[in-house]
Amino acid sequence: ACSSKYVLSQMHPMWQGPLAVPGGDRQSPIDIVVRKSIFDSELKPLVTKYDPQTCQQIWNNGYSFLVEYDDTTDKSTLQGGPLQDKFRLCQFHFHWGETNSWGSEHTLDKRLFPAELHLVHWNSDKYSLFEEAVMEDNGLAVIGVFLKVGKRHEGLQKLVDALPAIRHKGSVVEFTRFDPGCLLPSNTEDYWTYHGSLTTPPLTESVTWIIMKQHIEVSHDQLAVFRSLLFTSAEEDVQKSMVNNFRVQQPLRGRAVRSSFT
Ligand SMILES: NS(=O)(=O)c1cc(F)cc(F)c1
Ligand SMILES: [Zn+2]
Repeated sequence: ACSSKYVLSQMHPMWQGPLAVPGGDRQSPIDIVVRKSIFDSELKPLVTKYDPQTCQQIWNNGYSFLVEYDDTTDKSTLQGGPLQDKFRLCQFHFHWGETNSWGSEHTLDKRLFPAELHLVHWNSDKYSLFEEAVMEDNGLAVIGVFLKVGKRHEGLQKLVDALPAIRHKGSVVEFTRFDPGCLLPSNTEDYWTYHGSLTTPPLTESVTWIIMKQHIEVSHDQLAVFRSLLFTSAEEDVQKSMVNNFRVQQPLRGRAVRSSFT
């Protein structure tokens, strides 16, 4: 699995404060000003090849819940799009709010969505481990998908049903045969892309972000189960609901946001 310890040790809901990032001029998330994005005809459609058999576990890391994949082979990969290399899927997770009015990390013309899915991949052409790739400027590729509240997402339900078993920080359960492709929108040709960072500590500037133009829909009840998770472990006496686990938008610092569509 992709260094979940790495993610666990770095994430904490209270860190949103003044954490100084040395020379942070490509931080994430950002507001995507749609009319300022630049169409690039060289941008290709995404090519995802996900093998559900590589799905291993789902766990609560105290900031979100992660579905982790076996990334010891190139069985679940992302290529194409803005990418020159092949990237291996290591995990996906979400960010969400306490209400449906906010929760996403990226915004479109300042518009907030109730939640955002992140599918995290690392460059397996250049590196042999996630931990190495996360330190390099073209090490990671993260697909971001906005969630809207509407009809129930049938594919998501298997994941929602597993959440009560991982209510507390640190809990893990086996989770197999889940195809993350079912969480992608039908249109994966239209996206924005820019160079940014992890949105949680260590905030390393190693991510090629690919933000899908088309959102997916989940039901109000499905999202409510996300909010039933806890930031806190079973031992702690004050239980805190896992909500608002998103970072605030960061300065663009002159970066270009390219679009694959006009
Ligand atoms: N939220 S994010 O996708 O930028 C992300 C991915 C990751 F693999 C580790 C992190 F700490 C944060
Ligand atoms: Zn994320």
